[in-house]
Amino acid sequence: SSYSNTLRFPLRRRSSCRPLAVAAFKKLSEASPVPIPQEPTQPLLVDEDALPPKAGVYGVYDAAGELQFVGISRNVRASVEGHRRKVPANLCASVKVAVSDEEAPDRSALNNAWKSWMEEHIAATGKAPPGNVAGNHTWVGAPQRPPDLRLTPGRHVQLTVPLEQLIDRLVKENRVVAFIKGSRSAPQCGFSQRVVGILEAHAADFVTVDVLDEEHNHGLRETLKAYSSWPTFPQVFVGGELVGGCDIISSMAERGELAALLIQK
Ligand SMILES: N[C@@H](CCC(=O)N[C@@H](CS)C(=O)NCC(=O)O)C(=O)O
Ligand code: FES
Repeated sequence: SSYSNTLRFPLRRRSSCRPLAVAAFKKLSEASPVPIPQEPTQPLLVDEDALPPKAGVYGVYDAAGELQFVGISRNVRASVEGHRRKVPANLCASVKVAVSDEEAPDRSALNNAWKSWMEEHIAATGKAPPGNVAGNHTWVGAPQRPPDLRLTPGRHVQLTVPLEQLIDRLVKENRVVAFIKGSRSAPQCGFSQRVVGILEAHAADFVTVDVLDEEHNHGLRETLKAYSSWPTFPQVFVGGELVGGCDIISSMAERGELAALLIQK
């Protein structure tokens, strides 16, 4: 559907042979709102019947009664407690919940409940709750990015193997490696920034190595050029092989070839 790209939880296509999980959850419109006490440092004075420590789907409403976020959780009560501590109090005024009758519903039952609440809300208002839109980190923290890899612990450590061998190991042990100028979170050059952006947009599992980090990757900038026979950065390796730099990665992304390459095992 057209809105799936903008949501934090992509709506997955169900394979036609698997039966629909039986909906054991109330609809959004059938659940009644439970007020959330506004003082986040105080204990949550809502009884467990209204807000159970059970698996389910929940929707948090702001003080104006607008649905802000729909989430699923193994413990709805604990999740609401967490939001109440982290999110501004006016965004967290009441909550609707639907828990499962089952002790431990499977993930797909929870996902289906989430999807049905989202669809119900979108059908009624024409838009997703703001907290469920990609890039909004009010309700769900920013995804944790793996740190930039380093070839050595620092310049004080004498290398016992040649740098080429460290490069070789690194590109063989990590399926997708981008050698860039700067760090993943702060690339120091537009070409590197572009490649990081493209890989992230593909939700690729990749690591980065900063060729400008003279403390931890001393000599990498020149040694890598010889190793790969490629004179510039960024350099993206997949499965131990150089795929290319910014131009190549960009045109592969435009032609849809990059997605295919990245998902291969
Ligand atoms: N056309 C190149 C653009 C990258 C580029 O020109 N990189 C330069 C400037 S960042 C570079 O790495 N020069 C060699 C060096 O700085 O050691 C690509 O597709 O990746
Ligand atoms: S650092 Fe100047 S173009 Fe990349």
